[in-house]
Amino acid sequence: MDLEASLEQSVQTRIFKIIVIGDSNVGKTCLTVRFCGGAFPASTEATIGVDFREKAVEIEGEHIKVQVWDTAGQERFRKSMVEHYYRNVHAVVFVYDVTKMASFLNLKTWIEECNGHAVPSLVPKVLVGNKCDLRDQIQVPSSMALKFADAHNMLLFETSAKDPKESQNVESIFMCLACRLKAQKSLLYRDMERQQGRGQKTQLTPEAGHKNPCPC
Ligand SMILES: Nc1nc2c(ncn2[C@@H]2O[C@H](COP(=O)(O)OP(=O)(O)OP(=O)(O)O)[C@@H](O)[C@H]2O)c(=O)[nH]1
Ligand SMILES: [Mg+2]
Repeated sequence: MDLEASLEQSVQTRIFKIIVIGDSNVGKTCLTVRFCGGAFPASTEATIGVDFREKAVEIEGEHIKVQVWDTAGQERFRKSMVEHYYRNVHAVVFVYDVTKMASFLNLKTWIEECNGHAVPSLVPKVLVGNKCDLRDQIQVPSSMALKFADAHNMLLFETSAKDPKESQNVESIFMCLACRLKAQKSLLYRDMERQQGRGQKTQLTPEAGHKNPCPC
């Protein structure tokens, strides 16, 4: 690619900010690491503030940067950051643990927090039930989750960050949102320089022409 084409591409690369929200320990970090090309982490520590991860994807010939904000579930590690999470957010992923009913019941609180930050209704939101590999420990039936998702106008994904066979499904969560966002013409093109959270921890993954696994 010549310099002009490369500059043109970097100026016109749209960045989609997607935040991942939910109780501590539901697997937000593991899901985002999985999406951004990593293996399931052997061990994780509670996220403090936010960790940024990015993945370059191609949708219908357009290069897009999906910037995932892996937020902290523990109140003491998130309270100073909450305003930043919701500022100019493009999409929200609410995560619960299918083996912990409390994490599902708490979704109400997370949705209230999101609404309290004036996130426009146009901003797409999805629900993710994680840890489906723990089949004999499931506390949240799919039917209950589906009803909740329908009531809140969200798509439901039940998946596992751990099970490698589910990695395509994890990818679908974010690609589905990216496809929807791409279709929303109202989003402005953003120069990479202007991206939020500049200078903070970012895990970059190699550029790749990812096939679009969006099930929408
Ligand atoms: N069995 C199973 N365990 C998982 C899965 N995803 C995450 N875990 C485990 O759940 C624990 C918490 O995972 P994290 O990704 O750190 O949770 P988190 O939501 O980021 O937690 P905070 O950063 O505190 O908000 C870890 O021990 C993970 O190994 C999964 O899909 N299946
Ligand atoms: Mg975490």
